[in-house]
Amino acid sequence: MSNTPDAVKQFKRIGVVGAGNMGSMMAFAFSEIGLDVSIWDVKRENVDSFAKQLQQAKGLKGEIEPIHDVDEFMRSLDGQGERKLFIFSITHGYPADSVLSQIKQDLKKGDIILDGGNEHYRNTERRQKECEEIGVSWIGMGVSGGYQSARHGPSMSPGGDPDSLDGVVPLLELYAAKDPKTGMPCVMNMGPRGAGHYVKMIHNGIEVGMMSAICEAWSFLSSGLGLSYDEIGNIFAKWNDSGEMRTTYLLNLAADICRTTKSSQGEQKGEGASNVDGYVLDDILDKVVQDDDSSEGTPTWSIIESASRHVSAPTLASGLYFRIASGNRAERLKVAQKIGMPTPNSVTGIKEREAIIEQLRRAVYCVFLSSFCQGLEIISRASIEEEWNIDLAKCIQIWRAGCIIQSEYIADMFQPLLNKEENHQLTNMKLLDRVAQELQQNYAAIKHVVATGASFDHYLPAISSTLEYMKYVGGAKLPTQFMEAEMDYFGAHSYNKPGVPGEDPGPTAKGSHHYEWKPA
Ligand SMILES: NC(=O)C1=CN([C@@H]2O[C@H](COP(=O)(O)OP(=O)(O)OC[C@H]3O[C@@H](n4cnc5c(N)ncnc54)[C@H](OP(=O)(O)O)[C@@H]3O)[C@@H](O)[C@H]2O)C=CC1
Ligand SMILES: O=C(CO)[C@H](O)[C@H](O)COP(=O)(O)O
Repeated sequence: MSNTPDAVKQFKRIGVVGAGNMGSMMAFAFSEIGLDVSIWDVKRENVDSFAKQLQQAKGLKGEIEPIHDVDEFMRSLDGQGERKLFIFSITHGYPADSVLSQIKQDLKKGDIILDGGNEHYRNTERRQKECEEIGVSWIGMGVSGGYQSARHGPSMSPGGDPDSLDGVVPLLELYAAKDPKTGMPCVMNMGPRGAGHYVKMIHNGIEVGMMSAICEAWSFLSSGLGLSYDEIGNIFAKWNDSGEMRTTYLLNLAADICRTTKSSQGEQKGEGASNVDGYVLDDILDKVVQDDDSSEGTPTWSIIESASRHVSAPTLASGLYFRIASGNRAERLKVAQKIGMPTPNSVTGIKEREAIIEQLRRAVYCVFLSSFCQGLEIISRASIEEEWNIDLAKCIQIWRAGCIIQSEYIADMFQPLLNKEENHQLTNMKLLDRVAQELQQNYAAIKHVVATGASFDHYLPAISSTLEYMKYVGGAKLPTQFMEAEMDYFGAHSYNKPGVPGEDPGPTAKGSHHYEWKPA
């Protein structure tokens, strides 16, 4: 026990609620850092399946006790550390309320609940208030990196009561992924109330923009340029090796996906078993249903937030709407019969294939960079309005390892800039010279990709909306002048005038002029 870190000694045992993909892996990881673990799940089968995995587990330090009964679970945590510590890893929404109501009578002043699910920040704030009344601290904590990181060290964004966070962050630091450059743990106090879950929600919004660009690039390379999956895997690996997209977790994964072939046995559970050569990717249908079945809410909430905080986030929105359209395949196929849209064609007339691949690389980078700009801007606006005081440089720091959107070059660019005092409340990332330069330098490439892709009927939702975004967020004279005129015509909404001091550019406020276009 003498080598046991104080952070572990203080809590001794953790109660994991939820033995699903994430909760199970967390249980093993917490045991590995020396905590005893009680794990309970509402569903008996989940506990049994975890107990089977436990039999095979190696390298554990703390004892792990899978428990079926919630009262027994609560008793197992009594009289252990100075205060009881829980981590919830369950579906967002009602489940956490339901579990809280089942355990509430056994909670004591000082106990801490880390909600590691992808929860809406307003639900988190509501539970924080409810728990405060009994002296219990509810910490809304984003956990990122999927089940592999949950096992070996995720990126975490906890937010809530600062004293409780001071108590628990040292323990989370032992668990968190470590930044390979500095060794710093990818977990930090994000701020009070719902700040932690807010940061995770936006992380997932950025994730969707980035994933959309990668799947659009894959399709362009495959059906547009006729490259094999192995060749595409090599291209993604090369993009991930150096340059603006170096060490991007999602590209690393993309390369792996392109190279994964079926085998006679398949993987451990037999998935991907086939006696005919082929790629696992070809076994996967084009439906992304997380939004339709509400099993995940974070990307949808990100877009709702972008609109209500007045941040233009078309890259994130396009990625989300793309996958929403994909989800209801049955309906989509019916529409396909009626609308008869062309499918992506082979791109012809290209003189140099390498050149278009390089332009595609730059276009994908524009999407990644724009996704980060949009996401950081939403966080920044919310932080100011909610008085969370979120440090954007800390967001970048915790996204350096363990999480899905990790991207070394982008982090290296943003972090020092966001660390500067003058940028602490920056709400527009394109005002950073370096960011503006990078977008500007890659404009010709993304424009070419969109023009070429559109001529050959390729799917480019995130890439094309990013091109438009780049054009209009820095446009000195937008056609919205006409929109403003129409609004004044039908609604007497009034307008500002060009060249008039105090109006041009003036504040973001309604003008005083109205033209009586057509008297009523
Ligand atoms: N998978 C991932 O990559 C990541 C997931 N997350 C988040 O972590 C959480 C867990 O995800 P994951 O492990 O993947 O999901 P799983 O579906 O594997 O696990 C969800 C767990 O929640 C339980 N649950 C559902 N309804 C209730 C209820 N009413 N009362 C109590 N428990 C309930 C489920 O039980 P049952 O089987 O009965 O439904 C299950 O044990 C989610 O909030 C998810 O958004 C966060 C980061 C990454
Ligand atoms: O949180 C995650 C990663 O960061 C989870 O993988 C989550 O399931 C992703 O789903 P969605 O894109 O619907 O949020």
